[in-house]
Amino acid sequence: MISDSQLLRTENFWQGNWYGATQRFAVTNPATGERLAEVADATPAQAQQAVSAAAEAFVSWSSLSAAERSALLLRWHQLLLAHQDELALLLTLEQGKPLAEAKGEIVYGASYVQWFAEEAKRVYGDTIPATSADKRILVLKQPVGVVTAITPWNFPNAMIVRKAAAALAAGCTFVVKPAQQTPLSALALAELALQAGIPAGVFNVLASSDAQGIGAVFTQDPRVAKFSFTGSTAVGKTLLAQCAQGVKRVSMELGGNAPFIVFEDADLDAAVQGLMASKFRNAGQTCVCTNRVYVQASVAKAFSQKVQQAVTSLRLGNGCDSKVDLGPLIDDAACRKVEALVQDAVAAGANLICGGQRQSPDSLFYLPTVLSKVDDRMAVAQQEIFGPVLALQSFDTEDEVLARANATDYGLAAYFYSRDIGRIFRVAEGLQFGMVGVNEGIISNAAAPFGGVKQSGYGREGSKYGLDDYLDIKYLCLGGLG
Ligand SMILES: NC(=O)c1ccc[n+]([C@@H]2O[C@H](COP(=O)([O-])OP(=O)(O)OC[C@H]3O[C@@H](n4cnc5c(N)ncnc54)[C@H](O)[C@@H]3O)[C@@H](O)[C@H]2O)c1
Ligand SMILES: O=C[C@H](O)CS(=O)(=O)O
Repeated sequence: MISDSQLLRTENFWQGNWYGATQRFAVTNPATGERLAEVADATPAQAQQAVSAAAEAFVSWSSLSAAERSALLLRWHQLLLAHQDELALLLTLEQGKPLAEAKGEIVYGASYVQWFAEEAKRVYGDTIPATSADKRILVLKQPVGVVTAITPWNFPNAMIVRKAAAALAAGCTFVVKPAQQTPLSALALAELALQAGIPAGVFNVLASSDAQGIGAVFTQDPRVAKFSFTGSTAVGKTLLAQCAQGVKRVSMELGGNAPFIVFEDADLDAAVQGLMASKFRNAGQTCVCTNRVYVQASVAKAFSQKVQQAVTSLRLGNGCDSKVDLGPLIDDAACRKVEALVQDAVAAGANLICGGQRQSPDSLFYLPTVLSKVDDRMAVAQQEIFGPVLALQSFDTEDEVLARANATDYGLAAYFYSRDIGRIFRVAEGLQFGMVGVNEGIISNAAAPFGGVKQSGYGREGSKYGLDDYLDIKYLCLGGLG
């Protein structure tokens, strides 16, 4: 039972303390509709208090040595792994993904904490040959200061720690508003940060139904140095504009429209396996899910038959059932969006091979769906589906499919399968995306720079580049040394 969980927290956390609110909002299980908890509904005034706590804590936190910050992050990492099962259960109950995926998310999120605990000790500066003998040029890297963040519901643990770990490692302090649908995972992270000994005011969490009000504080409070957002491109644009007023540092991890290209020289079985992983993870609710499938005409029929066989074997149900592959969508609005995209595609001439409706009229379970004879003019090929719908198209030539794959405002992830080394380099270099999977459908990991181009945002999370988003470069010119 969730009420037995030691990590079930329903009050907000800042300055090392838990705070209630005059209002509360309900958190429900998308698989059952069951009310899981009533969470304190943070206000903009409380967001300002949390920013004050972060600003106060920044002085001491940034003064710690990198080794001291690293040790505290590693303790947090250990606690995340020690509580993996409990964290995963909270995550599945509030978000819906199968428990196995939720456990994977906890390990994935914790890997960023471990990664940046190590990177904290590698924030290097420079000495640069001066233009005259009486001068010395030094370059320092210093933490930007207070970081605020807003994160989505689809990875309620990993999207927070992927930011917080880098921010804290750099010496910044951090205040996050999780998605209203999934606050419990975020508040559990705060509990474990507290247990890890991370000082008061360094890591702060405010759950709220007033996203706009909290967002106004996070993007416009003059004490905030940087704002980091993960979510839809539409909301990202709004928040980016709000940050412009104070010329804040910004990272944007936004929407995607990933092409998945299967060339005739591909290993078709490997391509099917990669497509299933990329398309149906989290019931298709990830920013890097395959959104468009392009199969070279000469292998289109064989590939489509293999895909249909794989999709019809998927099991849809409550994520707490270990036999389930796909959980529910997050809410009714998400279901209605997917229904509209499928109906629009069929009306425009696509073939519905399987699925195409909810498991039952009022449920949030949407059947795994395959559409064929899709074309690029359809909304299902132009919009982020964010559901378990696989849209098949065919193509003839490499140049044609590269042009079609790039014909989108998004630029997050892309995938293709080929065993021709010349083609691999031509296509990998020609795809206008931040991340490209070559003969691989799952590409996210802490060692790699995660992020997009075009309207999928900017900044990178993870990798040796991930700290740059939280550091300022300072140039020292030492004169009079002649
Ligand atoms: N690029 C990435 O790393 C990445 C990762 C996960 C999800 N996403 C994207 O996120 C989207 C799905 O998540 P979502 O539905 O939660 O996205 P969303 O943009 O609707 O919401 C994201 C967050 O923004 C908040 N928010 C919404 N409107 C706001 C406003 N006006 N002011 C302040 N905050 C506001 C929400 O409460 C939530 O916490 C998809 O587009 C997906 O591609 C991107
Ligand atoms: O939804 C977006 C996440 O970033 C997906 S991943 O787990 O990082 O690949």
